Amino acid sequence: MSTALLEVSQVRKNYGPIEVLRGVSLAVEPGQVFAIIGPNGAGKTTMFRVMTGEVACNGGSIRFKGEDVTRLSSHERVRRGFGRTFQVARVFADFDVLDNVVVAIEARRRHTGEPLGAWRRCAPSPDIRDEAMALLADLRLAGHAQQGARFLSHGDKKRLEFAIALAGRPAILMLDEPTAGMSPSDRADVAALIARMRRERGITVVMTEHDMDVVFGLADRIMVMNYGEVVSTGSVEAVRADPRVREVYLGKEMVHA
Ligand SMILES: Nc1ncnc2c1ncn2[C@@H]1O[C@H](COP(=O)(O)OP(=O)(O)OP(=O)(O)O)[C@@H](O)[C@H]1O
Repeated sequence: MSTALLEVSQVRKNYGPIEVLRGVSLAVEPGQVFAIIGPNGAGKTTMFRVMTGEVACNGGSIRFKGEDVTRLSSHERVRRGFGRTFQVARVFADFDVLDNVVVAIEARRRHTGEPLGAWRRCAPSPDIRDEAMALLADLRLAGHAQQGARFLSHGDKKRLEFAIALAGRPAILMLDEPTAGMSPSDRADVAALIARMRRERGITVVMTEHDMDVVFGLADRIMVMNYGEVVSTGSVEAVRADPRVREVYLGKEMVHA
């Protein structure tokens, strides 16, 4: 019996005649940070979207907490414990920061049957507000609670997206290039945040990421893809030492990393 939280077996995906995923398998254990890397066009994003349920695969299976979720929509996977962030942070730009998190907490409570409490004079119940403020404080956003989300900096928007995802109390957090388009200091900040979430909340993370410093600093396990296939899966050390990986990245930064 597998102990994996997420188990993907022999996933295939075609776009017309083009085989983008050619039988990709992986297993993510609870508490792990699992990174998917590979050159442009390797199939990372497609693989990621197949796991989150945004793209239907043509073959293979996906099991989450022992249940077959292959045919479930992304919405149904969220209900079962998937959390997600996007390459470009998705927040409710017209809401203030606090309300972004309040809405996410309410959505979770509605699904789980937890009490919602009554809104009082256009304000959420104190209970939900407290939970939202605690999350914002944890993500160093408490000072921005009343600010419109559209006015946040790039790094703070990413933090808010994390807060929204965490409000759902996910069993697994799927991060699509969490440091994409960020300055080096924002990147280091997000990497530190992921490390802390994992340490303090024991959260399981699957991420695609181009920044090798981020990947090598965070991942317990790395899967390297090329042309829709798995080239290598293992620890940071094992993957870095694998000559097949070096070949894939020949002339790229990993050779010198
Ligand atoms: N909707 C689509 N229709 C047709 N082809 C697609 C589609 N999405 C992706 N592809 C192709 O599938 C292949 C894998 O793309 P994918 O975006 O998964 O790679 P990637 O490893 O995430 O690349 P990058 O690092 O550049 O984001 C590419 O050749 C891409 O052109």
